[in-house]
Formats: sequence, structure tokens, C-alpha cells
Amino acid sequence: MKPIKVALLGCGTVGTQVVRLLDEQADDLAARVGAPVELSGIAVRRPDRHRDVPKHLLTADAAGLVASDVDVIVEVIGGIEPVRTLLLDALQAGKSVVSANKALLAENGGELFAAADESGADLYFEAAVAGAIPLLRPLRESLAGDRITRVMGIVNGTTNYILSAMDETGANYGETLEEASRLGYAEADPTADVDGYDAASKAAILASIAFHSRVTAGDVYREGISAVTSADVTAARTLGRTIKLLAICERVDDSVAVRVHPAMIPRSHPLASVNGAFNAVFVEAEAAGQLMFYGQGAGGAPTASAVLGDLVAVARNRVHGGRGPRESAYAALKVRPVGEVETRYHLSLDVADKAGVLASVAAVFAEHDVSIAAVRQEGRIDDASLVIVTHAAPDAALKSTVDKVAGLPAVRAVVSVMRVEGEES
Ligand SMILES: NC(=O)C1=CN([C@@H]2O[C@H](COP(=O)(O)OP(=O)(O)OC[C@H]3O[C@@H](n4cnc5c(N)ncnc54)[C@H](O)[C@@H]3O)[C@@H](O)[C@H]2O)C=CC1
Ligand SMILES: N[C@@H](CC=O)C(=O)O
Ligand code: NA
Repeated sequence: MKPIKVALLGCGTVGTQVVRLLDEQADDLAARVGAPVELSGIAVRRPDRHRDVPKHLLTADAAGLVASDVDVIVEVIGGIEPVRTLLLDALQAGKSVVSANKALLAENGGELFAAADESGADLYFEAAVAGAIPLLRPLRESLAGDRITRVMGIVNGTTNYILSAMDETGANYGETLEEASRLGYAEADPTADVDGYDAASKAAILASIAFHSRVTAGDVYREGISAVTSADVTAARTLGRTIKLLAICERVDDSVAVRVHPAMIPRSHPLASVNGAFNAVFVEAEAAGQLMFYGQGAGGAPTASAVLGDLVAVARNRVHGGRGPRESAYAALKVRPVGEVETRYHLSLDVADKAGVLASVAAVFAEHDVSIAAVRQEGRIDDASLVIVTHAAPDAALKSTVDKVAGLPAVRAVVSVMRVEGEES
């Protein structure tokens, strides 16, 4: 049987594991595909620096490798250019593409799918969201007959690793980030992780697939974890909550709302026990009800598992005929600004311990039509702390409330402000 020839673009954390698995599982892969899967070349930036992969396969000429006699391109370089051009060229030439590149898919998914459509090639990217966890294929295929209403979860391993360490041991933010990079979880530029860009790209991909609409990274409201302080972690702990960076994609009437931000969730919530580089995603669909996907969201071998799964799928299609799913954006739902989305806030204030403070704070909430769900005041000798949790209200109203409360003469400091998720409003 004619082999399926594969070009690997990139050979870092994920790429080296792809090479290993292709070698170690060659016989099984051939049996599953129905033809041998042959690695034809590996494009890297500096071939002289890669000693652990077959030397004769290495090249610095990624464009030349893509243009050569290969059937499938596996891209694990990352970033937009030159990858966008390389993958467009490949797809236009009818070569199937497997990519782990969420930044590119979230930004340029539309044009990549269009190129794939024109030539009839496959475009698969399971590794781009939640690493090893089979999530995109269940959404694109298994749930294609249902109506998804919400997708919510932890989709960035690096920030979850940092937040878990802050919560468990009070670990230092910077050192924990370095450790996450050393373990191969973080992006080449880890600000993509800590500032929420990586999770926002993943949320855009999830929302696009779940709601059959085109959502790009720029459509996603984004806050990272760099502003999460140990005071926030302590405030959450005191209230029986923990802090997680959540990606939340919701269908609201005929629009979609997509946001990424840290949130306090109850310690009893299933997402609270998702620690380290693990990810977990809840999907709510009208007929299926609630589904939960859990597993390793980052790291070389787990990500390579998802890449190999896609490689087998596209290789099978080439051997036996058939095509993977195309882009499904027919619903074309509009993106709703975060200000109009209903959220809940937790607010912890340092206030002067004198009569009327609570009333003045409560008046600001009432003025913005934000109703208070719980309030706790703890007095000290000359000052007091006031903790407020709201009911659901438009995010813009909650933000304005916090701004105005912060300016009240009786409020000495806003110790912690954070959205609350995962409990009854
Ligand atoms: N590391 C992880 O846990 C996960 C990574 N991903 C994605 O997988 C992709 C790769 O990630 P890593 O392996 O962690 O990155 P990495 O930085 O370890 O490896 C990147 C590789 O690309 C090569 N490269 C860079 N520019 C190149 C160019 N112009 N031409 C040819 N080769 C070039 C480098 O030489 C290196 O071998 C990224 O899109 C990342 O977002 C997805 C899920 C998890
Ligand atoms: N940097 C990413 C890698 C996987 O997508 C993460 O930390 O989740
Ligand atoms: Na995945």
C-alpha cells in the first residue's frame, strides 16, 4: 500500500513527541490507517539544534517541505506567520492539514477552511483546544445533531497550574510560571497564557464550533490572571471558593457571548478540583444535557496524542475516501458585548467602621439596579471589612457599581473584585 507521507512543521515540546509516537507506534498506525504513515521531513528553525530526531529528515526550508511530495502537513510551530502562508499553500494544493495552533485557527480559521473547501482537503485541530482531551471532534461530530447552549471550562494549563499552586501552597507567581514553562506547558511567549490570549483563542474556536458561527479571538472578552493577588486567593478561600481562569461561551437569544476571565467558584464545584495543567470543559446541550470533558490540557505527550488522533483521521480519509467536517458557520450569530452579559460579582472592601457605611455602599448598588445576594461585615478597631456577593446583573452595571463604590469616602480600599460563577444566582 502506498504510504501516507507526512511533513512535520516544528519540532519543539509537541513535535518531538509526535516524532516519538510516529516511530514507536508505526505498525499500529499503519494498521489503523490502512497504509504506512511515513515521516518525510521535519522543518525547524535551527536544524543543528535538534539532536534527538533523525538528522536526515531535518530542514530549515518549511516552504520547500510543504511543496514537496507529501500528503499531510502536521503543524506544531505556533503563531500566525509564516505558518498561515504555509498552511494556505498546503491546503490549496490539496494536502490535508493537522494543526495544534489555536492562535492561527482563532484568527484565520475562516480562510483556512475556505482553502480546504476549494481543494477538498481536510483541516483538523483537536490539539488546539484542551490538549489531549477529545473535545472538538465531539462538538463537531457527536453533538452535530443537538443544540449547544453553553460551553464553560478551564482551557489553559499554565494559568491553572499557577492558580492551583497559589491556592494550595501560596506559591510565588513568577517562580510557578517559570516551572510551567520548564514543563512545556507555557506558550513560547507566556504572556499569551497569563494575559488570557491563549484561552481567548480557544474560547473563540469553541464558540465557533458550538454555535455554528464565526467567532474570532478579537470577539472574546479577555482578562488574564496577572491581576489576581494573594488577597483575592485568601478572600476566595474565606468564602469557601477558589479562583479559576474560565472560558465561558454562551448562547444568549440569537447572539453569542464569549468571555475569558478569572472567577471565584465554590470549592464543591467539579471545576474546583481540576488542578495543575489539567483542563476540564462542561458542555450543555438541549437534548444531551450536561457533559464534562476532563484531561491533560498541555504538555508534549498529551498534545501529541491529539495530533496523532487527527493524523490517523486525515490519513484514513486519504486511504479510504471521505472528508472530515467543513467549517459550519451558517448560523452567523452576532457576538454580544460583555457589558450586556449577566454576571455576578464578589467584592471585598476595607471600610471605615462607622454607622451608615453599609447603607452608603448598598445605596450605590441600588442606584445601578444591582441586587445584593449576601453581605458580611467584620469590624476591627478603627476599620472593617465588608464582603458583598451580588445576584446576576449586566456586567456593565456591576463594573460601574464597583467604580462608584471605590470612590465613596468611607471606602478605604477595594481589596478584591472578582466575578463569581458556578452557583445559583
Ligand atoms: N506545549 C503545549 O502544551 C501545547 C502546545 N500547543 C501548540 O502547539 C504548537 C507548538 O507548541 P510547542 O511545541 O510547545 O512549541 P515549541 O516552541 O516548543 O516548538 C516550536 C517549534 O517550531 C519551530 N519553528 C519556529 N519557527 C519556525 C519556522 N519559521 N519554520 C520552521 N520551524 C519553526 C521551532 O524550531 C520549534 O521546533 C503551538 O501552536 C502551541 O500553541 C497546543 C497544545 C498544547
Ligand atoms: N500554553 C497552553 C498549551 C496548551 O494549549 C496551556 O498552558 O494550556
Ligand atoms: Na483537544
